[in-house]
Amino acid sequence: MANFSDLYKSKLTTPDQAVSVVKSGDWVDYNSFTGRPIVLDRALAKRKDELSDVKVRSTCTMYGVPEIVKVDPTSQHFVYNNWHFGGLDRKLADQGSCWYAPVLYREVIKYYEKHVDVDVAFLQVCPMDKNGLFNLGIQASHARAIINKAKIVILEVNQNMPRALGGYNEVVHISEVDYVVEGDNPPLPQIPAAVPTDADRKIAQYVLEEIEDGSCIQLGIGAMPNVVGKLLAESDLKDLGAHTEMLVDAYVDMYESGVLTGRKKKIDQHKIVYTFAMGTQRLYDFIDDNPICAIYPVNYTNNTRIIAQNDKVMSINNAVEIDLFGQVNSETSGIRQISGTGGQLDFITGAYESQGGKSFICLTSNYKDKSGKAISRIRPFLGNGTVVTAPRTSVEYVITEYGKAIMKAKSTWERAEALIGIAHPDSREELIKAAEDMGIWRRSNKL
Ligand SMILES: CC(=O)SCCNC(=O)CCNC(=O)[C@H](O)C(C)(C)COP(=O)(O)OP(=O)(O)OC[C@H]1O[C@@H](n2cnc3c(N)ncnc32)[C@H](O)[C@@H]1OP(=O)(O)O
Ligand SMILES: CCCC(=O)O
Repeated sequence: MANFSDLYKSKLTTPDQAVSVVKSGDWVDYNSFTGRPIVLDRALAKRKDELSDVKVRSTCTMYGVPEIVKVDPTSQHFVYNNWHFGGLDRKLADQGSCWYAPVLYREVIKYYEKHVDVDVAFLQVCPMDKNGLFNLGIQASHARAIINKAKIVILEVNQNMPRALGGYNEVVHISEVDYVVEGDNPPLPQIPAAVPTDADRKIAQYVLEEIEDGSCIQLGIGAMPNVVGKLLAESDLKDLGAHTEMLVDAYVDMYESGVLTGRKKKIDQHKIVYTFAMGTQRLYDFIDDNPICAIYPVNYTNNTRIIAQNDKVMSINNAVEIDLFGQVNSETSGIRQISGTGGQLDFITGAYESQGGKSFICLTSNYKDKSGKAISRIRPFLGNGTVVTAPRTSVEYVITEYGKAIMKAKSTWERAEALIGIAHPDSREELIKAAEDMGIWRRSNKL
C-alpha cells in the first residue's frame, strides 16, 4: 500500500503561507457549519490591508465571529456571504457585515456546478488516515462541490472533528489537495436543544398523534422539532427510521431508546441518513466512526425523489408565521433575514410524495416581541418584504398548541377557517374581521 505521509509532509505548511495564495477579487469558500476554518480565517484576516474585494462564502457561521469580519466589519476588504443564517449571521447582517444568499438547499451543489466560482477553498477536516483520505467531518452538504470547483484547496486539520462515515462524497484524498495546515483543534461548538415550553409540548403531542410505526422522521431546525424527537424517543412507536438534512441529539435519544431501528426503510435500511449535524458532544461522539450513521451530500438527502422512496416520511419543521392563504414564512421578519429557506421546502415536498408521508409546519400561536407583546403568528397576510419559504400549494398540516389544520385541497375560505381555528383565542376575532375584509370568509364559516 502506498505511503501517503511523504505527500502529506510535502503539502503541510503554515496558515500564513497557505493563505498567501488568495488575491484581491477572489471568491474564497469557507466550509459550512463546524467545518469552517479557524486558523486559516485568522491568517487571511491578517492580510486585510493588502487585499480588496475578497468575497468569502460560508453556511451558518459557527465558532463565533470570523476574524475577517472582526478586522473589517464594514466590508471594505472582505465581503462575507452566507447560504444560511444562524443566530450569529443575523446579528452580523444587522450591522452590515454579512449578506444572505438565497438557496433551495437541494440545489446548492448545482449552483456550484453551474453558477459559482471558487478561487480558494478552506475546509476544516479530520486528520488524514492510512489511505491518504481526510474525512470531511459532520458536514457533507456541498463540501465536495466546493472542492471540485476550487482552483486551490486548503485543508485545516482538526483532531476533534468526528469521522462521519458515508454515504458518499464524505472524503477528500491528499492528492486532490494543494496545502494542509494543522489547526488549533478546537472542540466542536455545543448546541444544546432549547428548553421546551408548554406550548411546544402540546404541539409535539399533536404531531405524535399522526405518526405511525415504521415512519421515517425528518426533524427541522429550531427548538420545537427537537421536542418532537424527545417525545418520540419516549413513545412506544416501533421501527422508526431517519432520513433528514440535519442530525440532532434527539436522534440519539430515539436510537438509544430503541424506537429508531431503520428496519422499515425502503432505502438506506438501518442507516441514519443526514447531510450535516449540530448538537452536543454526545451527538458528535455518537457519529464518530459509527456505521449506523450515513452522511450524504445534500443533493441526495434533500432530493425529493430520494426522500419519497421511503414510506411514511414525516417532515417536522418550524416557521416564523403563516398567513390566511396558507403561505409560510420561516426565514424573515419583514425584510430582516433571520434564517434561510434551507431544506424546508425540499422535505415538505418529499414527504408529501412519500407513500403515507405527511409534512407538518409547527408554530406557536403567538410570538412575544422584545417588549413582551404577544403577536399572532397567524396573520391575515404576510407583511411587506416578508419572504415566502413554503408556498401555500406545498403546505399540508399546520399545527399550533390549539390544534391541527390541513391546507391541502382547501379553498381560501376553508383555509381561513381552519387557520383561525388554531390561532390564539385572543386573535381570532381580529382575524375573522380581516378574513371578511379580504373576501375569504363566508357567512357559514363555523367559528
Ligand atoms: C434542517 C432540516 O432538516 S430541513 C428544514 C429546516 N430548515 C428550515 O426550516 C429553515 C427555516 N426555519 C428556521 O430557521 C427555524 O425553524 C426558525 C427560524 C423558523 C425557528 O428557529 P428557532 O431557533 O426556534 O427560532 P427563535 O424563536 O430562536 O427565533 C429566531 C429569531 O427570529 C426572531 N423571530 C422569531 N419569530 C418571529 C416573529 N414572528 N416575528 C419577528 N421575529 C421573529 C426571534 O426574535 C429570533 O431573533 P433574534 O435572535 O434576533 O432574537
Ligand atoms: C443550510 C440549511 C439549513 C436548513 O435547512 O435550515
